Amino acid sequence: MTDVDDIVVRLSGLTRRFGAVRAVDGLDLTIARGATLALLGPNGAGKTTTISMMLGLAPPDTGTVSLFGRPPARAVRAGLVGAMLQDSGVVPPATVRDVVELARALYPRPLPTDRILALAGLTDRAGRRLDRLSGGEAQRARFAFALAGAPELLVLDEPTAALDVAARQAFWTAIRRYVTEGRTVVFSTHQLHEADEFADRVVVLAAGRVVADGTPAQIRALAGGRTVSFDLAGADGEGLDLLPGVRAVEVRGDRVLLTTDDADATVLALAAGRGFRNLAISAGLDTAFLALTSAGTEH
Ligand SMILES: Nc1ncnc2c1ncn2[C@@H]1O[C@H](COP(=O)(O)OP(=O)(O)OP(=O)(O)O)[C@@H](O)[C@H]1O
Repeated sequence: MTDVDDIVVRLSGLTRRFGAVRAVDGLDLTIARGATLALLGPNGAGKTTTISMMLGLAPPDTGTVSLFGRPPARAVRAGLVGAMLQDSGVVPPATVRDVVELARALYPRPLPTDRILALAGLTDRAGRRLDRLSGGEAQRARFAFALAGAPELLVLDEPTAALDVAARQAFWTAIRRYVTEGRTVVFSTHQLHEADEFADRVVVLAAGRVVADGTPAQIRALAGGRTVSFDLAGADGEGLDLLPGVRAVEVRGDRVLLTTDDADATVLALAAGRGFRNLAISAGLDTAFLALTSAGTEH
């Protein structure tokens, strides 16, 4: 069991509405020290709203947030938290070094400027103006500002959304340079493969709720399974959960949806045992991921 002192983030019963939209809907989440956690979900799932509340930038309607056992604003002021939010588009006409120094002045125990530049992979770009950086460099500059206070927790909202493959790799290399033992990272993404590659825990959000929470392998197994669907056409629906490969059974009216790890075995057993009509097998990570997240939208 995780020691209480090892809990870096604790979100309890968090909700946030915008008019009729439940952006975050009763979210409970604890994150242990040292985790690299992906908040994975499609557009509008509530990732940014969750991160804003986590950082104390927006108040929840109900529920509580604690970072390092204290209110988020206090943890941020103490330099325990570094954040990269989605690009505001505002770029001051100053050099990378100028802005890193400005950011350092905000914290009680900042990292040395040269160390920040080295960690972000920007030593040879220190004198360059921010508006003259490539997209990947600009993102690493934003990472450098997030490092200024020597944070124990990094919170990154879709940090690689605008980056090409090479820039994304360079970005994650910079993150890994900083995240040695004991430091914690929370990042949001709508890309399953990014969560799979960089996180050790993946929390899948849909319509403001957690619909899955596990290791990348567990999430991949969930999302990577095939769905076999068919009409019962009056046949008996008993025992479908016992068919080979089947992990979950869902019945929608006369239509049955089986989530299976082995579609071939499931279909063969199905065909041997009972009647059905309109059989369909949906494959592919993206389709299954969509099914996983869209299930959470049925309030
Ligand atoms: N300030 C706001 N006013 C009204 N509705 C909002 C506001 N902020 C968010 N929402 C709504 O809340 C829901 C969750 O939005 P949020 O930005 O948290 O999702 P997200 O998962 O971060 O999406 P994306 O991947 O597109 O950034 C959406 O339906 C969004 O339209």
